[in-house]
Amino acid sequence: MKKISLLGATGSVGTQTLEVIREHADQFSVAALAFGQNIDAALPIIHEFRPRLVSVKNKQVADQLRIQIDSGIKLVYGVEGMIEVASATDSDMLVNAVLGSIGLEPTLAAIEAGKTIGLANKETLVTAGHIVMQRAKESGVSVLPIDSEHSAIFQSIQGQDRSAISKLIITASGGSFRDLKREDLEKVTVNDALKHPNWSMGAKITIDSATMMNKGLEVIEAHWLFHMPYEKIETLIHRESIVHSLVEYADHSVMAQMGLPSMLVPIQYALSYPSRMKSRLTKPLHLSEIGNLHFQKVDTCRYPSVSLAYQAGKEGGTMPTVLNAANEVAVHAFLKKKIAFLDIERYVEKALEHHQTVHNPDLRTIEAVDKETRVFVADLIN
Ligand SMILES: NC(=O)C1=CN([C@@H]2O[C@H](COP(=O)(O)OP(=O)(O)OC[C@H]3O[C@@H](n4cnc5c(N)ncnc54)[C@H](OP(=O)(O)O)[C@@H]3O)[C@@H](O)[C@H]2O)C=CC1
Ligand SMILES: CC(=O)[C@@H](O)[C@H](O)COP(=O)(O)O
Ligand SMILES: [Mn+2]
Repeated sequence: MKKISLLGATGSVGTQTLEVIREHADQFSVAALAFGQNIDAALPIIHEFRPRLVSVKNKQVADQLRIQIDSGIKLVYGVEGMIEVASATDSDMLVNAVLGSIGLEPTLAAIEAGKTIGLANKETLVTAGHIVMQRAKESGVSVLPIDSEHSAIFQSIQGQDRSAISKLIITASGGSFRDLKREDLEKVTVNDALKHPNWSMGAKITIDSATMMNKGLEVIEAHWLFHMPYEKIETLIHRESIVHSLVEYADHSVMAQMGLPSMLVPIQYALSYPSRMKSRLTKPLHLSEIGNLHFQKVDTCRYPSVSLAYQAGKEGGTMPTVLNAANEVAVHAFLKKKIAFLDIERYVEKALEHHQTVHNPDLRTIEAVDKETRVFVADLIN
């Protein structure tokens, strides 16, 4: 029985992780879980999966939840609470599906505690990839990708000569506005932005997908996960989201992983790795029904977020931290209808221009820069 600690249990990836655990209840259980404030969604989860430990966003949510759950369940809160969940003594693996760079410290705690990491929370690697991967290496801990593109790359390098990889090609749907011209983006609404053509996901990543900052974040995520220089990471628009990413080798052979768009596949693969398990929850891919697959170069004038992410990633140091923090604040403001869609990348660009890179930053510097950037962008917005 593999015992899981799950961060972000009430979210899109979190609930799908629970679906996989439910389907394979003879193999997986939930030792501990964390969520933010959605008590209505959390209560049935807690009753069904009976974790020993639960963490919530803050004391107020903890006080509300306390009277509604079994008194035998330990209840904690805040980042400290997530750290306790991530490093719970009775769990074997952390699935990190919380939203944002708040997932960094719990990830580091889980690494220190020797837990295998299943990582959906890409912001953690964007903000401090050098620290996470170095500590994982030192502790002999595996960081298994859950993000679909990175799972595809991971699956495409199994059993291969990794020194012969010449290129990673990360596919992108193009997001909600892929059929609009740039000038049409001035007046798009939050509701329109939330209509992803292929995936049903949380609000923040759906907006990231529309700006294609999601692809930018994924380039940086791939850089750290696969130790690949930015010059060898490409992005490619693929409307159907069937080819989840590709790896080109020195002999020009290209390996890809395909499947109907469902996060259940990469989640299950991370949980069962290195084995593969049957899935009754997902459907087989019939290419004859799909008919055609389309691929198209990414136009970085149309999607400047991709260029901003490459620039920040290549600059390194604290620059990706700024990229991520500025983006988190700007996307939140867009979702709250305080700024327009195109303002998201404007604010990110301003934050990057304003920042003086600190090279090889330690954790404290990362956290300070993350905070400063959030204040900087919030001040611009207000
Ligand atoms: N959704 C997807 O298909 C994919 C997502 N990812 C990545 O996975 C991560 C999660 O995405 P997604 O599932 O879409 O996000 P959701 O918004 O659906 O879920 C976020 C989860 O994080 C919890 N949370 C938010 N803030 C806090 C906090 N301060 N303390 C504790 N918990 C908190 C939420 O709790 P609550 O709602 O209860 O407040 C919720 O459980 C992101 O990094 C995303 O980029 C990667 C690939 C695909
Ligand atoms: C499912 C997943 O991994 C998302 O990151 C998804 O890839 C978003 O789609 P885009 O390709 O539109 O960014
Ligand atoms: Mn992805």
